[in-house]
Amino acid sequence: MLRIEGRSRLSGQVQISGAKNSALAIMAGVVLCSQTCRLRNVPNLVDVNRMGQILESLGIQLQRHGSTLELDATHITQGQAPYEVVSQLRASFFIIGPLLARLGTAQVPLPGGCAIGARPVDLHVRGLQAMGAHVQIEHGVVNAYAPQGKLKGAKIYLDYPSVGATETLMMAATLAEGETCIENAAQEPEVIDLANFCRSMGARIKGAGTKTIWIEGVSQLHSTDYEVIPDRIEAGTFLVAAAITQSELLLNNVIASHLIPLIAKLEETGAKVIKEGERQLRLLPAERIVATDIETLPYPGFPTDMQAQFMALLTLAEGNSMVTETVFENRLRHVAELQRMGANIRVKGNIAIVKGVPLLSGAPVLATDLRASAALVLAGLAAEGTTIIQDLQHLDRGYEQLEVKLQHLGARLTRQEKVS
Ligand SMILES: CC(=O)N[C@H]1[C@@H](OP(=O)(O)OP(=O)(O)OC[C@H]2O[C@@H](n3ccc(=O)[nH]c3=O)[C@H](O)[C@@H]2O)O[C@H](CO)[C@@H](O)[C@@H]1O
Ligand SMILES: C=C(OP(=O)(O)O)C(=O)O
Repeated sequence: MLRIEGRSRLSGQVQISGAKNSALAIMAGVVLCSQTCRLRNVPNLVDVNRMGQILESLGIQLQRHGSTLELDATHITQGQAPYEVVSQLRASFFIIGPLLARLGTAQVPLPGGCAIGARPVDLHVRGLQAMGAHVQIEHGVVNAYAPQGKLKGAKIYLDYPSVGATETLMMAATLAEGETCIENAAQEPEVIDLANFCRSMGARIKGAGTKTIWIEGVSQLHSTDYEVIPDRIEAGTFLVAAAITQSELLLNNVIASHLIPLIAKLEETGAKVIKEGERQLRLLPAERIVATDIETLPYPGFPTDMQAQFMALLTLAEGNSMVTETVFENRLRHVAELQRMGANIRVKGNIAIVKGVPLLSGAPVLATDLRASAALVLAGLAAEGTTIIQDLQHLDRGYEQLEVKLQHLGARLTRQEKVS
């Protein structure tokens, strides 16, 4: 559990790690390469380690030196991913695309990840079927094979710009026969990062970062040395940590253009976000936090992965804010925990109305998912008294040394073994 003594100001600077969601997709992409890959700026996270275990189970050799991963995918010995690990993270499913493209066969259990909605994989499956794959879901496992061992380029329209489906299909198409066009593709920076990684191995991809992505299949991809982009959600979490504790903070290793919706909304609450050096952002806090509305949307809209943290900030704003979650159908579970801390929030469907209060009070709370955990940490930093957060396994999936980074900034928080 995490014990937080609230109401301390933060100060100084913090280094943002590599992006979890980029690193995980790119690790899946390593399956496409029949040589070795070096990945830099890979965060040391439970999810990344789990993805590493999946790759190792397929025969890929993996070594970590600090934030660099060396992966040798010359020999893939099997196309079957282990249930025990796949069931724990969403991104593990994305290997179905590269496995099918490389081996012509894949058996991947239905994935896990944060419990924030039903999270089906129908868009991934339909796209692979459009590329000629035969797919059957039996006993919780997606079995897919490509006749004659090769996927075929296709025109694919996604009903929703799913990040994972765009990534799965883009990877699959890099080694398919002919051209693939993905319409209504996700435009997230992590999709662009994955495309850049694939291009660095010789893939032919155009349009990543727009709604239409073209991929011309090649017969083989080669070795690469690639640096993962900084984590925009970790950066956003630290910006909100500064805003909620009314502290000035400098963030290093951030790409400001990936944070446009968040910065705009932070400025509506009265904070100032200033671009300093290359890849640096400084937050100057508001004297009083002003209420504002947010609605989560696919990129470049406000990120669903920042909704919980931003809601924590709005609990202390002057006035009423409306938070609308449109991406996932069950991503407001942090509301009940914030209420324990004195927040005044009413929920109707996918909308939360937050009536700002002058002060939160520390309380024992339960972290229900990754970003909900981060929101509770932020609320605990601002609250009066002690907050105790249970169930840290979610936090460790997605934040590299969050409490150590916060301690360096002056926060008073410690991790403790659970006392039974
Ligand atoms: C590992 C990773 O990168 N995770 C991110 C990724 O998740 P993930 O790739 O799972 O998110 P998607 O963009 O696919 O999901 C968005 C919506 O589409 C629905 N959907 C998705 C696929 C599908 O086949 N059918 C379907 O209906 C989902 O249930 C959800 O309601 O993007 C999300 C949206 O930005 C982020 O919150 C996650 O942090
Ligand atoms: C929802 C998230 O992760 P995952 O898709 O891995 O569950 C997240 O990073 O906020």
